[in-house]
Amino acid sequence: MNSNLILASASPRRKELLELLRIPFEVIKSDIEEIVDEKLHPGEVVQSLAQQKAASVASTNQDSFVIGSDTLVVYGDRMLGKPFNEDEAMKMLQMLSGKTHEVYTGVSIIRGDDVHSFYEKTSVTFFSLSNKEIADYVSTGEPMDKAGAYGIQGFGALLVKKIDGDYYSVVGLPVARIKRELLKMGFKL
Ligand SMILES: Cc1cn([C@H]2C[C@H](O)[C@@H](COP(=O)(O)OP(=O)(O)OP(=O)(O)O)O2)c(=O)[nH]c1=O
Repeated sequence: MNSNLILASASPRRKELLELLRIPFEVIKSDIEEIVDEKLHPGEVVQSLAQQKAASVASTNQDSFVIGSDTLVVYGDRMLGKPFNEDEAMKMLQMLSGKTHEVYTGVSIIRGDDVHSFYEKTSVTFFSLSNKEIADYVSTGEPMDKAGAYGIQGFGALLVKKIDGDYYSVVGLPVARIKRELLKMGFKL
């Protein structure tokens, strides 16, 4: 018998990426408050938030495989989540302009007492961006629900010079690695 799969996420992008597995799954939004402890390593932060998201849904779905995920952009010692407003989005993008930053995505898969967590790190280098280019991008509205104030899969594609690592992890779900972790946990694909 194959137990069912649940994605503990409100993100339409994560849903689209998990559909690449070509198996049915349910989406249940987790309702944790995302608090980032800046003293922790970013890998630990995203893994812990992913685990909290998965656990909040797994507690009432003990027989299911529940996937939680969290993405943060890290530049130097700054961890960037979603911008609070357009002004903050501008500032984040000005900071990332012409530089290389890291995107950390943590994943936690929980089934009953079995917990598998990991994170992926991808380096992303931006072209040098003029203030006009940044303002034009922010006016699309795209940055507002995204860590680091950009979406590589959208108009944000035009900001990116190169990446090193898993593209899908930047978008929010390292789906190839997830497939492998599910198999290790005994999920029948
Ligand atoms: C850097 C980057 C982030 N993002 C997104 C992925 C995540 O959805 C979002 C970071 O916020 P998260 O808090 O990781 O996720 P979420 O609030 O969107 O969804 P949920 O917690 O319910 O799973 O930024 C992109 O879509 N493209 C990008 O290039």
